[in-house]
Amino acid sequence: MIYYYNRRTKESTWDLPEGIDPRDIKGYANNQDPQNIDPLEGGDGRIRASHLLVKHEKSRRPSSWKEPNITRTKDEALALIKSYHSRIISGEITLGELAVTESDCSSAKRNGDLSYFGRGQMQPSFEEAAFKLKVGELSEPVWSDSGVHLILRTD
Ligand SMILES: N=C(N)NCCC[C@H](NC(=O)[C@@H]1CCC/C1=C/[C@H](COP(=O)(O)O)NC=O)C(N)=O
Repeated sequence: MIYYYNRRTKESTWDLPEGIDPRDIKGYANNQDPQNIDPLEGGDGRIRASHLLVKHEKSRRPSSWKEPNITRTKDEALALIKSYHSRIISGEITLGELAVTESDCSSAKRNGDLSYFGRGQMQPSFEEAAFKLKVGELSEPVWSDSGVHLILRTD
């Protein structure tokens, strides 16, 4: 028997809750107990996030709309991203506002918005960090092959 527990509402049930597709529930096919449905992923397993990316000389593509040939070192990229992190958590500026001028990703044009994505779409380190965030939460600096990111989960 499969037992469902909704971490947000603290409800438990033996029946598949309304609107949840069994395929989205990890372990469903293997009949493992207990099944935790993470309602925060809206049931369809996708989340929405924005990010600010600072690339460096060893990025998988050391070029961006901002800078055709990116030569900063990883340490310099980290120092930059940490300064951005401080400014955002102090309330001086939002990630979206800062991404417009500072992000080395083309999503800068959309305030860093990556729209909705599911597992398997982003690089593993980015996906792992993003799916751990609660809605509205800002990540610490996250490394991927692209560079170093700040991630804000928005849905
Ligand atoms: N589904 C959406 N919205 N787009 C496809 C994303 C593809 C995905 N991209 C990433 O994982 C990097 C890290 C997180 C965001 C992201 C953006 C990269 C960063 O820049 P780049 O290293 O490519 O030059 N630019 C676009 O892809 C991937 N599997 O490579």
